[in-house]
Amino acid sequence: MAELQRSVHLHPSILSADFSRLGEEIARIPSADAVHVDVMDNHFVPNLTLGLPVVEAIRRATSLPLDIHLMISDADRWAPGYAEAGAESVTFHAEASGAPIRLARELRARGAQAGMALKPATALEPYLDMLTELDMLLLMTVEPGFGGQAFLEVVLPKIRRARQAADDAGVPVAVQVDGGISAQTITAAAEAGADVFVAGSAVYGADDPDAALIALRDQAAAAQGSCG
Ligand SMILES: O=C(CO)[C@H](O)[C@H](O)COP(=O)(O)O
Ligand SMILES: [Fe+2]
Repeated sequence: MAELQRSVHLHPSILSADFSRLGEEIARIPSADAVHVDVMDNHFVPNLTLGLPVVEAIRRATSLPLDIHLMISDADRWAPGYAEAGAESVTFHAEASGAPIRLARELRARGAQAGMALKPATALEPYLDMLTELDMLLLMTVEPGFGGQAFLEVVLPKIRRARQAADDAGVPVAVQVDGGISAQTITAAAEAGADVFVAGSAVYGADDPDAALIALRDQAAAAQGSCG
């Protein structure tokens, strides 16, 4: 099958931004394709960040699309509220949903793109027959919970299998990677077939976050072009 022409999207994670001035921090990344917001509940993951009221405030503070990554238990109960808050995409963890197909349909019905995330050790294959229900599949490249961790190369074959399965089935699902994405790792992730890249410390740790995200996106696009 001919290689599909794909675009590259770079979503900076505000997990590495200064939470005391989030509006200003988001204003430093005007070239971002979306703002990645990590919601953690200190239950699904051993860390606590922010919830719906802060997402609603971020929605008012920027016109950039919001990409919500829910690392929370009982996603079936809580995820729809983030779609109602005006997020462009809401991604729940498969490990935290009792009814992922129903939840994905509910997110779409509420006007958001439906995303589903898998931890590094969660198998892809049981979920391949629901790719048509998803706008985005997030393959975690670190254990969820913290920024600044090292990229797990062991996830690369899963990225390849996801991209292959989506292309073979003709399903236009985006494959997002999140965790440890940097100038050292983004080429491998792009060559494996990822097309949406989350980067926290590699963007907000730079002197010029907007220049950093543009450079990462260019690097991913070059890698994608070279393996087409
Ligand atoms: O979901 C996440 C952690 O669970 C974050 O989005 C991710 O870690 C981004 O940070 P970095 O690019 O520094 O790894
Ligand atoms: Fe994330």
